[in-house]
Amino acid sequence: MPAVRVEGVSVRRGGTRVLAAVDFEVAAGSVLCLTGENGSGKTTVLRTLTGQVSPSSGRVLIVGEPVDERSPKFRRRLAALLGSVPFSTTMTAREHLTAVAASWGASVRDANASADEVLARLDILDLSDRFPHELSSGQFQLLSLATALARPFEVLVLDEPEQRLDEDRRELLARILTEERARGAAIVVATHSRPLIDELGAAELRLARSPGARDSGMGDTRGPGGDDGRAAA
Ligand SMILES: Nc1ncnc2c1ncn2[C@@H]1O[C@H](COP(=O)(O)OP(=O)(O)OP(=O)(O)O)[C@@H](O)[C@H]1O
Repeated sequence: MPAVRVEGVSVRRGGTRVLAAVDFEVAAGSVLCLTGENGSGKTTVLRTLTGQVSPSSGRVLIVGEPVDERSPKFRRRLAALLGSVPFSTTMTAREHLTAVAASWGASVRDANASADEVLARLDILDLSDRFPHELSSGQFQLLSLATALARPFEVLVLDEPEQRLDEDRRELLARILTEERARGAAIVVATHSRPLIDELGAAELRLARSPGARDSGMGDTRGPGGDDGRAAA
């Protein structure tokens, strides 16, 4: 059973089709990169995985079960970095990550250790005691990524995780995602970064912008194996 299965998923918003039907699967221990021009629907696809957007047609299965963002079982399986993280201005970087780990059941001691581990992994341990507003934009992005990595998941969903990162940090991100893939995670990444895709050696599904008028078929969506809009990773 694939960790992520997307079957004929299309989305309409405000009477307009913003995503043409798309199909793909992501197995445990693999990465799929969604690419395509601005507005082609990458974030929309990711939101159907998290439950923030309901498909107008088709269905999404996460580890064989429908998306249910209210279900603790579903939420434990899927971590996402989609949009901005609502950080507190009165909690440090370490305190945020400790709170995330504790909210998933870690003891205070384990949550503290987990926070330091993820800070070190992202090479921002020296920033542990900073408030979020005391970080540079790239450092803030690393802390945002840390909130997703500090909690359990089988499926990791990331929207343009490379944004604001310099080349060294992007390579670090690729190494971390490669480690998570080796651990067995299924990872879906929307990205504009060709270097990141290459560093991950990931399968790619390129979405084509979907004028609302086109209501059938796969449009110009291409998978790594061809032009039929299907992909597997
Ligand atoms: N809340 C909304 N209401 C109506 N249309 C929306 C809404 N959110 C997004 N869209 C439209 O859906 C389409 C796909 O947007 P989406 O954010 O998924 O694209 P994207 O591929 O992630 O783009 P980018 O590369 O710019 O991040 C766009 O045409 C966008 O204008």
